[in-house]
Amino acid sequence: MGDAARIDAVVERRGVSLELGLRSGATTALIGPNGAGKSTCVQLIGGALRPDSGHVSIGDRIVAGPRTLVPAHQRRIGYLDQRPLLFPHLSVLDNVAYGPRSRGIPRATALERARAELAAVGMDQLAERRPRALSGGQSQRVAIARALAIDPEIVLLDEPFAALDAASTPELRRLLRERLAEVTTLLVTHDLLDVLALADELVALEAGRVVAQGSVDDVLTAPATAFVADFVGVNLLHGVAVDASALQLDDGPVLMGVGELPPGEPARATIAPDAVSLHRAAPGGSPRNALEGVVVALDSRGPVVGVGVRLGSQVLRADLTAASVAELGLVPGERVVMVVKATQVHLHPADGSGLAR
Ligand SMILES: Nc1ncnc2c1ncn2[C@@H]1O[C@H](COP(=O)(O)OP(=O)(O)OP(=O)(O)O)[C@@H](O)[C@H]1O
Repeated sequence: MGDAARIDAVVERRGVSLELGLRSGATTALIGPNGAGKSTCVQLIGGALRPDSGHVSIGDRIVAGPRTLVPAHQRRIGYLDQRPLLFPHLSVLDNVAYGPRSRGIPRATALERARAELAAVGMDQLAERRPRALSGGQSQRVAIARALAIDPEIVLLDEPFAALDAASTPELRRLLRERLAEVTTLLVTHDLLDVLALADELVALEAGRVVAQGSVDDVLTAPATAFVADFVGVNLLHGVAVDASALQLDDGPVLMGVGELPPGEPARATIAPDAVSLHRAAPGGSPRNALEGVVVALDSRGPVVGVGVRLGSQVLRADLTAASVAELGLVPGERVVMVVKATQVHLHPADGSGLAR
């Protein structure tokens, strides 16, 4: 199926210029560093912002352009953000029935629909409660019911779990996955687990531009930028292919890996930080990559220490135990030999699938 919504728009004062589509019936996750333009996308689709040039369309209707702005209440958009704003003076049931009611649906039908949506999120027993008598997780369930009760064309999820305690998140993720299965959804998140659990498509933004878009698998297995690689938690190194399975790193050594690279073309390697070991001297005789580098940073994350090693102009992260860092006496400025098996180095052509168009 085609796109249920598209943004081809420039918002000059925000330095944002976006071209992206939301595939019909799919969930598209939007990731990017702070200020990349994620909220701007949500606002363009939601009806809170007009582009300076280009347009935003939902279905075959243009809803925003330099001289057009279909207001939010005339778009069928379900919205879920960190803290659901429920009407405090209305019962849970009336909160959910409010959307269909304000779209002209008769009261009895709207209430019936609201009851069905509440049952689907396990909240039918609490339908008569006031919002202040709900936990954060229960309020989010009501917000899901409310978003879906209007038969939305698009659902916008803006970091829906960010304000919840970790214990309620997996159950809500499961519920959202079930309830959003056929619904066109845009999900803004900073969490890889949200992407893996909920999204079909992934769009990465940086500095107001789309830097990668495609299926979740394509974008995550061939990260186009350091931000995307860091989001996945793997190292991303750039270079030029020497042959099908060897990459000359920019200003650095040659890395052997697994892949089908076109020789002479720009390419990149991804390496999981825990696939890398560090040594004082090259271990002899094994068919491994043994590359000299310099320790530039140490960063402890619980029992694991992330060691940044500079190879030429790029920095690679190796995850070591605190004990091995101590044993090796690693400090910034130290020369080390970084070892990684070729089978743990994944090589991707720079113009491969999942990259920026
Ligand atoms: N109301 C506003 N007026 C002017 N500029 C804004 C406004 N909101 C955001 N911007 C700017 O627009 C750019 C995109 O911001 P946006 O809020 O869309 O990013 P984001 O990816 O959602 O960031 P975050 O993860 O921090 O929420 C940034 O440069 C930001 O400073």
